[in-house]
Amino acid sequence: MHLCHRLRDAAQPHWDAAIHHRFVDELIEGRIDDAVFARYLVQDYCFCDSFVRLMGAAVCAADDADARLVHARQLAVVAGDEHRYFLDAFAALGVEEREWRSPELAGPTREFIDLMDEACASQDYAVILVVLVVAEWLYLDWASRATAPLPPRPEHHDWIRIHADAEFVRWVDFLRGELERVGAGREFECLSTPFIRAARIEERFFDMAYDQARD
Ligand SMILES: Cc1ncc(CN)c(N)n1
Repeated sequence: MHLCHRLRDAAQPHWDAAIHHRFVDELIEGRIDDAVFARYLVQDYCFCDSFVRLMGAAVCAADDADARLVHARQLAVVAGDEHRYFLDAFAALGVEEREWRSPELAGPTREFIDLMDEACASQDYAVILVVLVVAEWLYLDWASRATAPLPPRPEHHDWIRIHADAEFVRWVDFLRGELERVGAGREFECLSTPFIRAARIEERFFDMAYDQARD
């Protein structure tokens, strides 16, 4: 079995719990509560700052010049169109700048940032890839559950599309290919430990959206 599939199996039940989360069901059906979605996006905006650093760490740590360019191009997407998505969604949901600029971090956000910071500090390309693979493959998995027609509101359908379009599929394929390549000679446990940790946090990240949602 491929390394990535062995890792995903090791991360059960968290992986499936995340992709079949109530949050995903409600988003795909366009019936997610605005306060729940806003809370999630405010926390995810904080996640994205560290995610950009993690992608930068991949640019530094990649052992191959062509792979480095792929990471750099995707970093530009997250820093560009995806960043714009957040600003537009905050405006649509009526989230004021003071609310999204520096909110109190929820537990799962803090844990994810800590995990990404550790991966950055390791400068270990395989470990950096593990965290990127979970963050992106798991999002591709849940977003691929959506079937046409997507929900009508732009803040809903754009968040699904960003994580399910052909470009994103290619990006996730690339990440998994890289992990297969550089992870092949590594001890399974040194990859599965951060992989499982990340999948567990992803599940809790969706749970968190329902805690103390704005009213
Ligand atoms: C928590 C989380 N995980 C993953 C992704 C997809 N980049 C995200 N936006 N937020």
